[in-house]
Amino acid sequence: MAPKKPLCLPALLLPLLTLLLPQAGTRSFVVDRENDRFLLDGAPFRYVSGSLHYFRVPRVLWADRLYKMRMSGLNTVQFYVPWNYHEPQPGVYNFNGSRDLFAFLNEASLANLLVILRPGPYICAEWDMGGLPAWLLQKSDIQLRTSDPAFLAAVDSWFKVLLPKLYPWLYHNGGNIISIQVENEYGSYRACDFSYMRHLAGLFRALLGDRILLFTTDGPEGLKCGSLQGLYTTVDFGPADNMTKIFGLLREYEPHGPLVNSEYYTGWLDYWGQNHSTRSILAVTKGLESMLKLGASVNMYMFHGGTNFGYWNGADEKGCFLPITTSYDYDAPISEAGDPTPKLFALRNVISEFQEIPLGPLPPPSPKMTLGPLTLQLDGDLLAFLDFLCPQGPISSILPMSFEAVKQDRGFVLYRTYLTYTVSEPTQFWVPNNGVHDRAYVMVDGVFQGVLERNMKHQLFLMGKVGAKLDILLENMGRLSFGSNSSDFKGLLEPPVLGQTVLSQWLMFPLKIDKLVKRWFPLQLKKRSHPQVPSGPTFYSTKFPILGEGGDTFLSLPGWTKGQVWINGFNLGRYWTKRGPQETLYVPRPLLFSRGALNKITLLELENVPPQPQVQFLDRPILNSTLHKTYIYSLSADTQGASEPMELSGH
Ligand SMILES: CCCC/N=C1\SC[C@@H]2[C@H](O)[C@H](O)[C@@H](O)CN12
Repeated sequence: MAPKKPLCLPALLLPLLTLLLPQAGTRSFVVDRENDRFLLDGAPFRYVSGSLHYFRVPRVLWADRLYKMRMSGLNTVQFYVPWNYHEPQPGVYNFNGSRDLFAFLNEASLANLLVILRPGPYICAEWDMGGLPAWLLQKSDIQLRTSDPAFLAAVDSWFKVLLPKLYPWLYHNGGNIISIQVENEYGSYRACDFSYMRHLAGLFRALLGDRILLFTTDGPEGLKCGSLQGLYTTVDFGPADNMTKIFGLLREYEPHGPLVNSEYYTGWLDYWGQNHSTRSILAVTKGLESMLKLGASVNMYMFHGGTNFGYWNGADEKGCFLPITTSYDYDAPISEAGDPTPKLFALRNVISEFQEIPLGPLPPPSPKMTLGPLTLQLDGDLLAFLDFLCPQGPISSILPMSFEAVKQDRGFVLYRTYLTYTVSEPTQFWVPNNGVHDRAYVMVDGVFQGVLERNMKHQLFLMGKVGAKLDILLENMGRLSFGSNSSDFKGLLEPPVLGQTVLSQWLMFPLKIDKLVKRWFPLQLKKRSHPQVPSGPTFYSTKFPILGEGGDTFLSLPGWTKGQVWINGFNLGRYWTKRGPQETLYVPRPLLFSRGALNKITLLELENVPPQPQVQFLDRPILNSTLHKTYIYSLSADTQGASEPMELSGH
């Protein structure tokens, strides 16, 4: 869908207006180095921009969010393009539905917003593997984000599909894209491979032409390796950073031209097991005002954060492995549910001191709905549905194979072996070299034994008779998205050890859970082999009507431990009530059927089910619950068996 032609006007007016309106040929967005500013169609221009990630918002809500950004006084929207969201397998491309990037560009145009595009190839963004496709790791020695020919070949192939599609959307071609970022904070990556950055710059120029403004973004410590001749240098920093010092550093790379903060942090990300992050309104507004007074162009990261639906969250690693939460609310000016916050109005007031903002009110918060409690029925153990979950049958190997080796990008793989001798006493069971990536739910003959967790929980004690089935459900909790100097392989990366025995002869079952849930889960129950309260990976579900119009709502799972939720077949994301700080999951109203039609909620509880298997829907989010320290294990103490809670450090 190419950009819209100018509005249809009465024939008599058109000749006159065409003299006034810049046509594609005269449209331009350039750096005016003499006056340290941008020029848009020859006139001085400063962008006040906000980040919104289309891949974190249901398509039906894109227009609503973009409209609110425009009404907040922004003139530009900035967003990434996650490579792994659009090329699920090598050479297979998806730009449909919620992946229709061009529909999003059009919505931005309709909202009268210019666009700053950041196609990577790496984007960070707390997104799975920083946007790089997991299938790159099928070449296990690939050197990501370098001039490794294997990596560059995949990058070239992807960009030769994507960039020509973007060409008509460039501002000077009649579209709304005013600038494009090359890579992302490359200076923070250990490789510092200038051949790689030069390759990218050459590819972007070859496919986008020489008029589009190409730029880089780095933190102050990354400018040396992240900037490149021919790419406009910009920085990122938050309200607590020293703006004068950082812009001073930037001037060493861009002595002339507008000052640009490409990521001014309005809030911050959350990790499971770490306290909820916030940034104060006063600090954020003061910092914005200072930058606008300097004439800087600013992009606020995030202006609307949205949600890591499905398995799309990324992760960080600093001693502990830190998966990002399902909510990407980011304490942003527009909340995860799309509501204007006090921070938005405060920022809007600052912007109005410097430039025109659209007249009229911001839309009010969306209607919210409460519902429940709803009691869920037991559908059965995950193991009971193995034939449906892995219809092609298992892959057999002497040693366990990684997710990448069995071509399962995200979600779950079941690993199965059989005891070749009787273990009559509780015996240490562990995986060498921290080889559980990332969480393992261990069962013996279908009976849940407990959990092993990367960097956190390294051993269990098991017993079992000869021939007993040892099942390990392995959960990929999201691939490292920042600071990872190595490839984040997933699965059982080493053969487990029971006592002194290295366990071999493994069956791997890549599980297609989403396909099964979408097909409305076969509800026939398999008789449980163990009468006790269900524990271990178990499916629950129920159906429920919404009598009125309904509204946005927030799913609360009191007493549940950890798992995955689907509503009407849509993968709402991960819950981890027992770890926090997020206790509710945002449920957008458009996911729900109303006026009495039946909705269906399906849970996969991975650990322990509450005595009352109930959930409820609240009219407000809970993202800052007290962390359940007893549930968090320390790395050092655990290898000796005991485990004390520890404070987690993060970004
Ligand atoms: C001091 C940590 C710097 C790491 N950079 C971060 S953390 C939040 C944001 C997003 O990940 C964003 O995608 C990065 O470019 C910059 N950034």
